[in-house]
Amino acid sequence: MPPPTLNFITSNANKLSEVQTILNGIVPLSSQALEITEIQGTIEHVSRDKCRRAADIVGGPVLTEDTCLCFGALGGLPGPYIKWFLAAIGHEGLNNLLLAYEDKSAQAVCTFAYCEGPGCEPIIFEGRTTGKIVPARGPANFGWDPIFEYEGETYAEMDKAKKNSISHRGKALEKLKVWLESRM
Ligand SMILES: O=c1nc[nH]c2c1ncn2[C@H]1C[C@H](O)[C@@H](COP(=O)(O)OP(=O)(O)OP(=O)(O)O)O1
Ligand SMILES: [Mg+2]
Repeated sequence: MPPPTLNFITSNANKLSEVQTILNGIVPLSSQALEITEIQGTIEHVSRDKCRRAADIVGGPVLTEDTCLCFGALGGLPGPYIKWFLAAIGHEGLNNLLLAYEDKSAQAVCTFAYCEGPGCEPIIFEGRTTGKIVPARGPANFGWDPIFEYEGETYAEMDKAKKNSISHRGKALEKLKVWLESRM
C-alpha cells in the first residue's frame, strides 16, 4: 500500500522546500501555508499544541514542524522563541547575546508532529544537531543558517544536500520515515 499523502502545514517556504527535497519520492506531500498560533512552553508542548491547532483548523490529518535554536550558555534559550529574537536583533544581536560567555555552543532542534485529526494526540519526531554560534558567513536566505556552524561550515555555506544530510530537520525526517514505513 503506498503511503498516504502528508499535509504539511507551514508558513515558511524554506522549510517546505527542504522537506520536499528530503521526502521526495518517499512520501507524497501536500502543503498549506497557514500561520498557526504558537504557545510558550517546552519544545514538546509548543510542538504538540501547534499540531493540534493545525488539525482543528484543517479538519483532518496534518504534519507540522517547529524549529528551536538553543544556546548552551543561556540554558536552552531562545529555543522556541528564536523566530522573534532573530527578527528583533538579527544575526549580530544573536552573537552579542553570547559575548559574556566562553560557551558558544548551540543545538538546532527540529520537531515534527503528526496528528490524525481534531481530538487526536500528535506523535512527535525530533532531530538535533549541535554546532556553535559564529558571526554570519554565507548567503542569508534562510533564517539563522549563516550563524550556525557545524564542523567548520555554517549551514548557509553548505550545499543543500550536505545540510539536509546532517541537519536537525534531516534527522527528524529520518524518524518520521521509519514510522511511516512501519505503518505500511
Ligand atoms: O533550518 C533552518 N535554518 C535556519 N533558520 C531556520 C531553520 N528552520 C527554521 N528556521 C527559522 C525560521 C524561524 O525564524 C525560526 C523557527 O520558527 P518556527 O515557528 O519553527 O518557523 P516559522 O514560523 O517560520 O514557520 P511555521 O509556520 O512552520 O511555524 O527559525
Ligand atoms: Mg512559526
